[in-house]
Amino acid sequence: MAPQLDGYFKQVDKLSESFIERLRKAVAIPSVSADDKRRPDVVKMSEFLVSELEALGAHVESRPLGLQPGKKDLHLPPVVVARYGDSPEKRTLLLYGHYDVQPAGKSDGWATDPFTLTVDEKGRMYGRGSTDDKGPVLGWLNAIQAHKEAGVEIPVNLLMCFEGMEEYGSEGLDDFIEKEAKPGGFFEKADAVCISDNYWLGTKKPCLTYGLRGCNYYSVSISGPGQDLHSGLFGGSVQEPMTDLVRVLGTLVDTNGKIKIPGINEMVVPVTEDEKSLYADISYTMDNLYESIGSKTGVYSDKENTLMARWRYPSLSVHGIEGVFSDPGAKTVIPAKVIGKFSIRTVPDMKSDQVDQLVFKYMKDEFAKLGSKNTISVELMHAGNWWVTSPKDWSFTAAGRAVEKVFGVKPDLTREGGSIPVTLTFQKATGKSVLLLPIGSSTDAAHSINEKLDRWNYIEGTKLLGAYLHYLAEEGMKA
Ligand SMILES: NCC(=O)N[C@@H](Cc1c[nH]cn1)C(=O)O
Ligand SMILES: [Zn+2]
Ligand SMILES: [Zn+2]
Repeated sequence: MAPQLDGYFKQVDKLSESFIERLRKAVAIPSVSADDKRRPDVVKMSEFLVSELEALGAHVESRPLGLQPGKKDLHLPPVVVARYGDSPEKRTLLLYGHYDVQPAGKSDGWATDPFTLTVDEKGRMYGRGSTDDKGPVLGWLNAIQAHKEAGVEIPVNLLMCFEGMEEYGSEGLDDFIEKEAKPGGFFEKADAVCISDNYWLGTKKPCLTYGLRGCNYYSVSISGPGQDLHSGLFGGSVQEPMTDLVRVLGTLVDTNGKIKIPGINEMVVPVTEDEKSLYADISYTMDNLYESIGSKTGVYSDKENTLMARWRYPSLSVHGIEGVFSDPGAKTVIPAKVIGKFSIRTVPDMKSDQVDQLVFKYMKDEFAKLGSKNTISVELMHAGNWWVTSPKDWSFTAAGRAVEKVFGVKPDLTREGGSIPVTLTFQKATGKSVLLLPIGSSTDAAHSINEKLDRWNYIEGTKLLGAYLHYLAEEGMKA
């Protein structure tokens, strides 16, 4: 295998500038799934993927998902499915990724335009979606192209599933996957599933990931006056929705991240001695955390508690408030209606529906304690399940060998605090191994301002994804 891989690696290096151009074109399409007005751009991004895949010789289909639930006349973006190779002699790998991105604006504090890929002298490639998840998705396309141009055969068949609503809870995708995994469906022949959509623990050592937290995302709306009011004319004489909202939001979680909603922490499986021992071997230091977050404001001072807080305990984050004054300057307004947004990252053995019921009851009880005449309504906006698997099967073995080949180290085995809602769906629907194989680093700032992917990660990551296909074929013969 080594000579073949060497040819492939050389071709990746040769094509590296064109791979960066491909990422530049993708980042320039502001495919923000959470913003209804950007939906045409999300669709445009799907079309970009279709044309890139067709140019590589893949069979590609753009599958509609229908209308978005709860929205009037707004269509969900299509799922791009593709097939590359269909040999009955080969194993088949199903790849999943997403082509939508989180919202971003220069006014949020970006140093550069978020939708213009900007590469600095250290090879840091800034742009929304560069690491989450356009870079990794294009990494798979790059791997196909480099194989083709190096004249190296890909030893597995590839199926692809690229969606455009992941950052909004993968609306509509569960049913699609379940249908396509059945006999006669597009994913029927999948022998394993691989997702590249998370991050290494640090900046140099790759990891293989075997667990994710889930995410239940809520909105809490408080309304009172019929319209926004002058605070000089009416302040003191009306009960203010914003005051009520910050008070209820303030009861959800304490400064050290302890969730105050009764019943939530009780659902979490206790840590076993076996599990505790896993953390010792993981290459991670508190400096890795400080580098990623850009400060020393962590809750814990040791790596074990820090990693457990990120991976195996739930967390509650307050994200924002809709309907409020948020510009610079001073505006003396009393907002008439405000909508707070918060989410809970869920872990084994939390049951999503039970979490919802506890949240709804708690918010209503806390609001009742205020004695306010305003009205409250709490809703679940979207939910995705947690997922944990065993990191010991043939696909993990293949990926571990690929990491050793490309990077010369054994990968860390990690869990991840973020969520990829369809991971569990793929596992249940196909009944096959699901592996998370990230290429981005802990400093990439996904979802944040100045998101980036390092050129080194993108190019070496493309080598890793391609090498994994070869070891997968080898391990598949033994499995
Ligand atoms: N790279 C994965 C990722 O960023 N996932 C999002 C998905 C999401 C959005 N709302 C709920 N889940 C995440 O925030 O973890
Ligand atoms: Zn992602
Ligand atoms: Zn994301």
